[in-house]
Amino acid sequence: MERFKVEPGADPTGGVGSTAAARASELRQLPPTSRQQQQQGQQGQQQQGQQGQQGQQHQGQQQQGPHLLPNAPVEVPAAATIRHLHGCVPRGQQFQPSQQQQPIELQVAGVKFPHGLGIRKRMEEWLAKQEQPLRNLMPACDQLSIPLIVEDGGAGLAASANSAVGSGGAGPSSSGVGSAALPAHHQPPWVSAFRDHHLNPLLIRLNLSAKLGLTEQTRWGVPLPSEPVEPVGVEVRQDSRGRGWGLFATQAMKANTVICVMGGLAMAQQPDGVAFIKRGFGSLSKAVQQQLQERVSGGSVPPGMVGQVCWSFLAGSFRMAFPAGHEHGRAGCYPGLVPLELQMLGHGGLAAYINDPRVGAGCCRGAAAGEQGQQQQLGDDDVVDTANCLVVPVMVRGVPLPVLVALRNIAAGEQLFREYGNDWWSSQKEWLEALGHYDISPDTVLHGRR
Ligand SMILES: C[S@@+](CC[C@H](N)C(=O)[O-])C[C@H]1O[C@@H](n2cnc3c(N)ncnc32)[C@H](O)[C@@H]1O
Repeated sequence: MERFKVEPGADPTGGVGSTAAARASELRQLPPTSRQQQQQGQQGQQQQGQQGQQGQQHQGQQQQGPHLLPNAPVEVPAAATIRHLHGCVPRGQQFQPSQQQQPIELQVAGVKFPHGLGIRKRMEEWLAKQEQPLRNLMPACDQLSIPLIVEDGGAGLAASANSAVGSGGAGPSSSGVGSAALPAHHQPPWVSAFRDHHLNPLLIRLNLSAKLGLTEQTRWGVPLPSEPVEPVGVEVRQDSRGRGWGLFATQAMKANTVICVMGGLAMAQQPDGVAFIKRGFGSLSKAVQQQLQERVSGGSVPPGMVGQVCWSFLAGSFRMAFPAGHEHGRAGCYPGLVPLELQMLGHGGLAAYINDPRVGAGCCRGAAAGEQGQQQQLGDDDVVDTANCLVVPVMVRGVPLPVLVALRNIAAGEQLFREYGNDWWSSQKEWLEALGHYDISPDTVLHGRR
């Protein structure tokens, strides 16, 4: 979108300031953006001079605002980069920035962080704070941490309001009994889930470090992968209770399994997320706008309204507060960082197919079905689905990643469900009603007519 700055030589490994100079060689371990991966080998030599210069320029910009405060205005990420109108983007249709477009500052495990969020700086600061070189930092204990979760020496968990959320490295050896435990009604969803489901933070950190390739000690210092960490042992199938398509396990998964990292484009919760929805359609390429027009053609939505009604529903569908629970994000899960959300539309992977367990949301049969439709859905059978997985925020070397974890043992054949949260349902409610008014089903907007 127009608000992205063109920074042709920007380099997440460059721009190392004097404070971090001592870590210069390790900073070269930071993952390159996908554009840089493309360019490596071809233009690496030629760009070195430019990168040094632009890195300094970038650092200068950061020095003006060393800490991003909640609600600080940040750049609006571009919907213009979308090629495929679903949250699960087939390989090959992912956004590949051209030389003129460089909206992504850092990409880790399929999560794209645009300039303006300050994530690269957090990573650099985290690295500069370590007293040991990366290769000596045990990934599960020293490089990864789960905000607000500390372990009391193996006997249980405590929610801490002042755990080392920004620093990483809150491992069993470094943590004690959580202090200043948050009252239950203030606890973000993952904190209660750790208690209610007896999740084991160490196992989650171990599982994630393996998924990120940080296994034996010779690999502890390798760069984080930029490529998505996709779920294995899953398939996309039609949901039988009106939720459209869903993601199903084809093999058993144990509780605490890290299923994947939710891929997508990270953005600031309020300013960017809302701007993406309100103005995103206009910034799509004509061809992609046409895709959506064709999906819903034949219905009663006036063509000029597709960009409002259908796009807003679609972009809202693949929006996820990150960490889940808006209100808690604001309470300072990531001190110094704006509360984030993830936009999977056009940027995500298989996890974008994961449905919410609630039945009778009046969603896929169209809001036009009204109350009656909802009650029919509720009475369809007696089985009550519940969430069997949860998005847990994990700080990896200072970078916040949305990690999908199994809450309990999941059997082969079960559908994966995660709670979208009341905020998500209320923000979609009116758009669902608007779709119903125009006799368009959510499924048609998501996939076209079949
Ligand atoms: C992230 S997508 C999930 C994949 C989607 N079911 C599909 O077919 O592509 C979110 C959308 O799925 C549908 N959905 C998810 N959970 C649902 C539920 N519990 N009831 C009805 N629809 C649901 C809604 O259309 C929602 O906007």
